[in-house]
Amino acid sequence: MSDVAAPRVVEEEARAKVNLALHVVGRRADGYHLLDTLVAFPAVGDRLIAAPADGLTLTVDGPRAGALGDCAPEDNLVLRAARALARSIGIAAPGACLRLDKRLPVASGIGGGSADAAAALRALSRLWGVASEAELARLAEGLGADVPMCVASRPARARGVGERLDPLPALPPLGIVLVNPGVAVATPAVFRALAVKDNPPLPDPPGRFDAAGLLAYLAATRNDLEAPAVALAPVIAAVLAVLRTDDRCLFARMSGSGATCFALAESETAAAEVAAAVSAVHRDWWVASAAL
Ligand SMILES: C[C@](O)(CO)[C@H](O)COP(=O)(O)OP(=O)(O)OC[C@H]1O[C@@H](n2ccc(N)nc2=O)[C@H](O)[C@@H]1O
Ligand SMILES: Nc1ncnc2c1ncn2[C@@H]1O[C@H](COP(=O)(O)OP(=O)(O)OP(=O)(O)O)[C@@H](O)[C@H]1O
Repeated sequence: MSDVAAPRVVEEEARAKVNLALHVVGRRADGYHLLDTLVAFPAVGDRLIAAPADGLTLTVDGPRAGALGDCAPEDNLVLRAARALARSIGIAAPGACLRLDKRLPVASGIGGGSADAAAALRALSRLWGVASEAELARLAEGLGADVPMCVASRPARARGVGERLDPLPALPPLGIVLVNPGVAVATPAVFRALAVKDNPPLPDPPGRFDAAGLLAYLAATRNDLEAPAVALAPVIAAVLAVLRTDDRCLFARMSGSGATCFALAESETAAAEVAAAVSAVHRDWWVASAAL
């Protein structure tokens, strides 16, 4: 009997990236904006499944697959990540059958494409054989500003354009609600509409966060992209108003360049209650909740 190992199927979560705070602190020579941001990765996201195969293929399904209509499969960040990894570890004819279960709204400030690319790097380095952590970080950076933080998928403070990562202490056991009103917001347009590009950095986070400490910390921070995004997509103000008038929401803000907004609640259960209440009134909004 041959001792050939059975083909493995690997699965990776591609969690949403939530910018709890986002300060724009300057500009790089190439025009990219320098950021100082606190990111969290609640258990809401896409799923990537990879199986051994001859040749590299991607199918996209799930409730948000249609939103990728104008993005050709070969331009999907999942395949771009796969090809970059194959090149870097010297696989001339890479083989994998990839399936993306697309659940996160597209172009919505929660880094869905970046999370998918990061999940592809993690899944394929399990399937094909390891690339070093440093190599994965280098590949991630080449795929997009948010991809390095999504590879780790852990709370972090990110600086530069996102590549300088410092882990954060564990976040307190709060709940989080994510709400997207169904309007895609283009990141470059929001950065262009930002009036002041050299704002003060984040205050240094404390060595440990309890709930009250995190809320007090966030109250002293901003998302500098919120005002320009609201100017481009006024419905974002309506989302924030819904969240800020719900007594169960302890804090609400927009993530990234929008239009997704988040609110923090006392527990995962309280967050689920808020999510149900928002969905009941705004049936066409995308709403999700999880532990922070
Ligand atoms: C704003 C954030 O969501 C914060 O996490 C991200 O930095 C955005 O990252 P992203 O969507 O992956 O953005 P990319 O696809 O890399 O960039 C889209 C475009 O937005 C602008 N852009 C993006 C990131 C950045 N730090 N400065 C910029 O000026 C650039 O015009 C860039 O060409
Ligand atoms: N797997 C993917 N998922 C989503 N978008 C993808 C993917 N692959 C390529 N794209 C392209 O990337 C663009 C940005 O999508 P994404 O959902 O990552 O934006 P985002 O949520 O605004 O990200 P960020 O928070 O980093 O600004 C889309 O318009 C789409 O054409």
